[in-house]
Amino acid sequence: MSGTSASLQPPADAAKPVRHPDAPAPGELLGAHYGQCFGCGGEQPHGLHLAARAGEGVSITAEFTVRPEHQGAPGLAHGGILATALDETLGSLNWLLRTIAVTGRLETDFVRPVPVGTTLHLEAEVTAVAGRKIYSTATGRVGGPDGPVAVRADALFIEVKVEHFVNHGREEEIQAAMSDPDQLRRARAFEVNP
Ligand SMILES: CCCCCCCC/C=C\CCCCCCCC(=O)SCCNC(=O)CCNC(=O)[C@H](O)C(C)(C)COP(=O)(O)OP(=O)(O)OC[C@H]1O[C@@H](n2cnc3c(N)ncnc32)[C@H](O)[C@@H]1OP(=O)(O)O
Repeated sequence: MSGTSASLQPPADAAKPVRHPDAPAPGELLGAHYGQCFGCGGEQPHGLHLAARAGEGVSITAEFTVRPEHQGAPGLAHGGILATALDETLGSLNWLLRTIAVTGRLETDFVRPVPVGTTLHLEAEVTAVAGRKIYSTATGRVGGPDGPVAVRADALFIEVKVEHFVNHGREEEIQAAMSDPDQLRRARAFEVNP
């Protein structure tokens, strides 16, 4: 079962997603959107260090290797960690649309257990856009990019302005992010070129 809730079904007048002309080329690594991000940040020691690459159209591939600190049951990945990997991969898609968006809804199927040491091969694509609502879907496979599906998810992301982070984030991290030239450039780019 996947994508069962009505709010994950795009409305009849939803549009096909449009890849932004300045989106990274297929095969290009996206890099982290924030160094301290638990999903993708390189400066986050406990994080997933998920590495995402642009695919064709509005699609992404990503890899994440389960480490001992990601366990739930002995020797197995925690389900919340696997949901995080899916969430991060799905969130990366919005970079190809040049849209800032946050997860509104994430529906996850856990199909088979994922042992520590396993590399999860993720792929995700945007399926439809309706106003601020971005509909997307993802799978995570084990044993290789064509291996069996271990997890999958359907999601609804909601477009937000950069003020979402400025208004809601804790002051010290916002200040630090704003004084990081690369982060600021990115935030500015979003504001002038939405
Ligand atoms: C200077 C600083 C620099 C900063 C630079 C930043 C760049 C960063 C770049 C990229 C960051 C991405 C980070 C990736 C991390 C991975 C992704 C995550 O984990 S994100 C974290 C988890 N998610 C949240 O924390 C959302 C918390 N929720 C909210 O803030 C609000 O609820 C929000 C924004 C989602 C919606 O609130 P509303 O007031 O704006 O809009 P309303 O009217 O409620 O919803 C709009 C439409 O969406 C539907 N909707 C909203 N939530 C829904 C839901 N949960 N299920 C179904 N539909 C929902 C509504 O029914 C409505 O639909 P109708 O237009 O009426 O058709």
